[in-house]
Amino acid sequence: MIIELDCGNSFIKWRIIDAASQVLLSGVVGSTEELVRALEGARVSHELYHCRMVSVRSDEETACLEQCLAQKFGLRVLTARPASCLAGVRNGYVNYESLGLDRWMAVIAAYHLSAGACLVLDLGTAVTADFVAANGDHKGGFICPGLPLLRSQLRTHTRRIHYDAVASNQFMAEPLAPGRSTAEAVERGCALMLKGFVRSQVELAMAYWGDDYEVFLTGGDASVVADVLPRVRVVPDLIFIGLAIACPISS
Ligand SMILES: Nc1ncnc2c1ncn2[C@@H]1O[C@H](COP(=O)(O)OP(=O)(O)OP(=O)(O)O)[C@@H](O)[C@H]1O
Ligand SMILES: CC(C)(CO)[C@@H](O)C(=O)NCCC(=O)O
Ligand SMILES: [K+]
Repeated sequence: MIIELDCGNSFIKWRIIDAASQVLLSGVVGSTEELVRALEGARVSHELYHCRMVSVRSDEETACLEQCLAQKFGLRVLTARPASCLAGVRNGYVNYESLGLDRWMAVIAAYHLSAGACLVLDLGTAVTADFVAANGDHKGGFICPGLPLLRSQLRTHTRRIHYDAVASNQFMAEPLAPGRSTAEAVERGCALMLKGFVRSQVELAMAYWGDDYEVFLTGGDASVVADVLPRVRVVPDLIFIGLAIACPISS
């Protein structure tokens, strides 16, 4: 069995797959301790041999997590590393090491799946857009705050914006109607910002490639913008698909 870890800024997404890449177990945790508990549970029914991980956390935090997995489970963790070129994609950053590894994994996966030009959108703590041309040239991308950051900035920097944490999709029945409470106004306002952001990415992709490209959408808040993206491919495990290409495990 292979353990796969996508260590984002707010959450760690984990899953266990078999040699045929079938997903046996998966989950989302908020801390290393929670991850250890989840894997201790999984170990009861699955033998944990291999582990691969992509992390956007600091080198220290990432090393700490690796050590913890080695100690508790005897795992040697393969970690995704920056590269200037991988699986036919050329990293477009001036300093290729600076490109977030989650973005790099998503771009590798999208190009693998499309074999053509693609726009890759990831809606997590931050929102990112990346552009890959049909020849594999990554042109770079854009980063902006994601829904959790937009909300918390408003809460933190205003005196009177406060409302109970509630399922935000409760406000999305009529997403375009002006909000009639603080919660509605903020939730719909932030969702509209992200919809506007992704629309502008589509405009740019069309300016580059006309209709000859694919849009890939991933991340915890993908559903917030999916309706403004015609012919989008929603791929929740896009980063894991890239991770398997970056860190192959021969069995
Ligand atoms: N099962 C879930 N657990 C946690 N968050 C979820 C879940 N499903 C959807 N979300 C939403 O996903 C968002 C977090 O996105 P995601 O998990 O993709 O990224 P992240 O780990 O926070 O950060 P990063 O972008 O660095 O990967 C939150 O706004 C949250 O509301
Ligand atoms: C932008 C995030 C936070 C998105 O998860 C991550 O990809 C990251 O930390 N990137 C490093 C900066 C960059 O990609 O330019
Ligand atoms: K992510």
